[in-house]
Amino acid sequence: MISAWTAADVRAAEEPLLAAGEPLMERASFALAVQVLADLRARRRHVRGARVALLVGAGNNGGDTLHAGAVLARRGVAVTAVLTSDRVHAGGLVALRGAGGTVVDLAATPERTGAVADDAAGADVVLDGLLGIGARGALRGLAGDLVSALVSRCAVGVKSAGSERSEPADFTPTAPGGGRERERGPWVVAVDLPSGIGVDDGTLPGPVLAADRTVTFGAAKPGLLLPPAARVVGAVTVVDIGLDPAGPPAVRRLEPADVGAYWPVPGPADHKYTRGVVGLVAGTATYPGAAVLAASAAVRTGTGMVRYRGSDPVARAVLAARPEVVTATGRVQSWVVGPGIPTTRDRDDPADDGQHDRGRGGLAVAAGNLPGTSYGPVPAVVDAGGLPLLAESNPPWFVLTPHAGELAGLLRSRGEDVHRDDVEAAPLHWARRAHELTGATVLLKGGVTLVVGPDGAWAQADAPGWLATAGAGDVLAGILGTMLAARSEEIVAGPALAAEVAAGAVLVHGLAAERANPGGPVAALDVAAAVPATVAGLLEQRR
Ligand SMILES: NC(=O)C1=CN([C@@H]2O[C@H](COP(=O)(O)OP(=O)(O)OC[C@H]3O[C@@H](n4cnc5c(N)ncnc54)[C@H](OP(=O)(O)O)[C@@H]3O)[C@@H](O)[C@H]2O)[C@H](O)CC1
Ligand SMILES: [K+]
Repeated sequence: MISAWTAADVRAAEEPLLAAGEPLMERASFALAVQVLADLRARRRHVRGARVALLVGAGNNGGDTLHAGAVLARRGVAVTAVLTSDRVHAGGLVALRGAGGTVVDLAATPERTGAVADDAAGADVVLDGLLGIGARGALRGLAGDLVSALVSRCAVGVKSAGSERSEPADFTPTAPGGGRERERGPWVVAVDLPSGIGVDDGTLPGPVLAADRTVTFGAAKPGLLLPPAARVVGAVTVVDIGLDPAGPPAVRRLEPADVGAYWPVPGPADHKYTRGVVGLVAGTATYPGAAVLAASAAVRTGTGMVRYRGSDPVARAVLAARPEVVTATGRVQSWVVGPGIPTTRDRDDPADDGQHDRGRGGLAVAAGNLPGTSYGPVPAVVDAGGLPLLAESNPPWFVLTPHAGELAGLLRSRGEDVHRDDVEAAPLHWARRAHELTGATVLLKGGVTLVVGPDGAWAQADAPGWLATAGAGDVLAGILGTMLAARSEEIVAGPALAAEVAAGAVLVHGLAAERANPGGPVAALDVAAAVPATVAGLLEQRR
C-alpha cells in the first residue's frame, strides 16, 4: 500500500527531526543524486560528461536540488543551475559551486528565459527543484515562465490550467526506466513533486513540467496519487529520510499484494451463502448487454451465486451467457443496481422495463429499510440508472460508481452548480462533496479512479487507457458486487471497509484489462474473462 500525507502533516513530522539537527536535506539530496545517476546510467553509457540542468526555486526544494547537483558534479556530470529567484538556498549554492557546477542567474536576466529553456531542453536530465510542499497556487513569476517555455520545448506537460493534459504516466515506483520513455527531450526528474501541482488535492492550477520520475522525500503526498496531477508525476520513488507522519494518511493506494492478502479463499465448510450471493438489477430490453457483462464479471470474480432480476428477454440473454446465474428471488449478500438502466426517474418510461422498481426494492433491502425481511442490510453497488434511485441519505456500505458526468448530474440534483469539466479538474473535491451529500461511499471512475469513504480517500491508477471502452463500467460493477458480497457482514459492521474493498475491485478491474491483452485494446467481456487468472495471480503474491 502507498500512503500519502498532506504537506502540513509532512512538515509536522519534519519539525522535531530538524530541531534535533537531523540532516534531512543531506539525506534527501543524496538519495535524489543516487536516483539521477541510476537513471543516467539506464539512458547512456557513461555518466561522466552527461549534462544535467537544475531548475532552482527560492525554498528548500531548491536546496535539495542544489545539493544533489553538487553530488552529480563531483562525479563528472556537467551541472548547470538555473536560479529563478534572488533568494535561493545559500548552502546549496556554495556546495554546487564548490563542486564545479555552473550557475545561470535567470532572476537577474529574465529576458534570457527562452534561451535558458533551449539549453535546459537539450540536457540529458532536468531536475525540477522550483517548488516543493511550500507551493501555494499555480506556479507563478519567473518559475512559471520558465516551465511554460520548457513545456513547449519538451512537448510534454501542462501549459496552463485547463489546457491539454500531458500523456498519462506510469506510477511504477520500481520501474527501472521510470515512466514512459520519451521520444525526445530531457529526462525530467521532479524533486519531491512536480512544481506547480496541487500538493494536497492533485489539481493542475497552472503550468507544470511533466516528470518521468518523481523522487519524493519522507512520504508520498496526495497530489502524487490524485488525478489529474497523478498523470504528470511519472514513476514515483519514495525516499525514507526518517519521517514518521502522525495520523491517518490523506490518500492511499492499494497494490496487488494488499488485495491478494485479504482475498477470501473458500474452504471445505463454505457454501454459496458463505461465499456471498449477488442480487443483480441490470440491463433492459434496450441495453441487455450490460446485464450480461455485469453478471459475467460477478460470476468470474468468484461469487457464490448471482440472482438476476430483470425482464424475461434480458434474463434469457444472461442465462445464455452465464448458465450459473439464477432468476429465482431469495437471500443475497450484496445488490448491484443500475448497469444498463436508463437514468431517468420516470417509472413510466417503457425503456425502464420495470427495472427502476426492482432497483428501488433492492436498495431498500440493502439499506435495511424494508421491514419484514429476515436478513439485515447488505452492501450495494449503485451504478448508472441506479443513481437517481438513491434516497436523500444513504449508508456508507452503498458504493456509488459514477463517471465524471454522472457525478456532476448527481451533484446537480442535490443543488451543486457543477459540470463534468469541474469534476475532472478537481475530482477529489467533488467526490468528497458527493460523499458528504449522499452518505454513500463514492467511486469516481477515471484514468485514476478515486474512492472516497468515511475514513479517507483511495486513488487507483491500475487501468490501462484501453479500459475506456463500452461495458467496462458494467464489468467493474459485477466485480465489485462479488467482492462486497464476500465480506458483507464485515462491511456493514465497519462501513469504512467498503471503500477499501471498492479500491480493490478497481485494482482487479485494471489488472484484468492488462492481462486480457497486455499493451493493446480490450473488449469489456474479455476483461471479465481475465478476472479468474487475475485473482489467482493476486493470491500468488500474498505477503
Ligand atoms: N525542511 C527541510 O530541511 C527539508 C525540506 N525538504 C524540501 O523542502 C521542500 C519544502 O521547502 P520550503 O522552503 O518549505 O518550500 P518550497 O521549496 O516548496 O518553496 C517555497 C518558496 O516557493 C515560493 N512559492 C510558493 N508558491 C509558489 C508558486 N505558486 N509559484 C512560485 N513560487 C512559489 C515561496 O515564495 P513566497 O512568496 O511564498 O516566499 C517560497 O519562496 C520540500 O518540498 C522538500 O523538497 C526536504 O525534503 C527535507 C528537508
Ligand atoms: K519540485
